[in-house]
Amino acid sequence: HPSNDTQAVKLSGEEVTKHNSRESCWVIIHGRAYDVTEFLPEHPGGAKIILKYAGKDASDEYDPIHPPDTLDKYLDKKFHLGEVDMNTVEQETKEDDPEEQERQERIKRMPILEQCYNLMDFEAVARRVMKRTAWAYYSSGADDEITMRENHSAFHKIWFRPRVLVDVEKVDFSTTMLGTKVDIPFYVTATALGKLGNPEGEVILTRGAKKHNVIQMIPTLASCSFDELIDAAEGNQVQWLQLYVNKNRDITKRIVEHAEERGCKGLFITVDAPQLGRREKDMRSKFSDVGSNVQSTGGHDVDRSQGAARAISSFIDPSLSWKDIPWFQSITKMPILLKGIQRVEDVIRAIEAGVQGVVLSNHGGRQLDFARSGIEVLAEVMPVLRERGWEDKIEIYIDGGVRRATDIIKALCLGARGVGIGRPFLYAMSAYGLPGVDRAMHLLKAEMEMNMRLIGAAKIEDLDPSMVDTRGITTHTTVVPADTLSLNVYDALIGPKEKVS
Ligand SMILES: Cc1cc2c(cc1C)[n+](S(=O)(=O)[O-])c1c(=O)[nH]c(=O)nc-1n2C[C@H](O)[C@H](O)[C@H](O)COP(=O)(O)O
Repeated sequence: HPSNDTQAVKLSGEEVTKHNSRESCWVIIHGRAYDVTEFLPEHPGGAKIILKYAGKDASDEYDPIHPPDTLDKYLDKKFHLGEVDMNTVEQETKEDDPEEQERQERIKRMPILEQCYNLMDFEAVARRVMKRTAWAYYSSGADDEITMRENHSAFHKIWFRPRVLVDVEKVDFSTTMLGTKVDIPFYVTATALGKLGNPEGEVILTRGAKKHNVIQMIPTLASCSFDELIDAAEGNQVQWLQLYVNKNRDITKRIVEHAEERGCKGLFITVDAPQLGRREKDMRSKFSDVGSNVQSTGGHDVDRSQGAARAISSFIDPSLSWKDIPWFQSITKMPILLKGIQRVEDVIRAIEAGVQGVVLSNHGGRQLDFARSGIEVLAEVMPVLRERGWEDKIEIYIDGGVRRATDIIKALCLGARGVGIGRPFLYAMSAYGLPGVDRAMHLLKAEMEMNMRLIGAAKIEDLDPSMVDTRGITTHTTVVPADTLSLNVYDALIGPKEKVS
């Protein structure tokens, strides 16, 4: 191959298109050609998704899934073929794709940002304007999505017992999280593949977090590289790392040590995903895309997760267990928190293991369906810790379904330090970019100020369990979810035009 430094003439598109088979497979990423023939069998996402782009420009498909440094890190330099003359490359124009044309029409008609008055408005707009695969990945929950819905509806089972005649002229809802002062008790939680929703990816969340002085939890599976997100932080902006533990502990050690060197102030080990959940909306949307060929790897033992996530998560170590905690404590000085704890017995084990905190979470309903909401687990945990005098031993966070400042206030009344918020910021970023994330955070601050006044609390310390009535929290009247896959998805598959006899 012409090695790129001696490359006199750029490769032509015609030359690249000749290498469009399993026997010889070249792809173009950002104007440079790569020979991935030998890599095909090693690709975690399977060979077919690459072969779909053999001899072509694969940049659009590649970007959301792979951080920019992936090829430099994992493809031997001898397969880097050098620059391509992109004027000679036939680009597949999206314009003639009817679905894309319809989407562009919806984008033209979308509401202006000022018409978004709460976090759910961003979801409504994102659903209409996002690419189908991106919406499917972000919005899907596991199996029948009962837990995903429960996460938000659980907050509707908690009612306030407000105090009145409290001087609330001045309201201060700032707090500290792992020693960092933040404006409001929420952080931007880790959600993978930010570039599915917005070509800039998670750096938008970094900038929004800076603007509102809240913390961003950097996902292991971000589209942006870890260093891009650290470099995008400004001044003394604080970021945490969310870690999926790799079967190869040397890789994990390197990631953790690098995060500490770059100034991360917390290590959140995700413990609820020894295997990624089965997110059927996401899987269906990939069946129209080659990425889902991964499911059809072998007969009936269809792969238990969808195209993109399965491709990016095959490294996760299902053998991770409590015995590994001392090892993590030996390789880093960062506070260690366990993200995805779902019962009080495991909170007690976490305290006994000497970690600095937990996130009571079910991964946004994307893992075990029928897992309880973070807020319900919090209502179980705090009374038990108080009995032992352990309520201040560690910092306790929850996430899942937080959409209103009243949800944040309920969690703090019960004893949480703060909450993580995921999808709303993804939707705001996907629909409106940084202005969307900025407005979403601004709306939460405005709601927080009003609701602190109305509940009779001038500062966070005034929030206590006597201000909420949680007697209804354990009732799980589960109606068949309105948005059941059978109703909505099969109709979509049959399509409105076809007459169903
Ligand atoms: C919405 C979403 C959530 C993901 C997420 C991706 C998306 C699109 N991903 S996932 O691809 O593997 O499932 C991650 C992840 O990388 N790591 C993680 O710890 N949690 C992941 N989560 C869970 C997230 O950190 C919160 O637990 C969850 O989003 C909170 O619920 P809400 O979205 O309702 O706020």
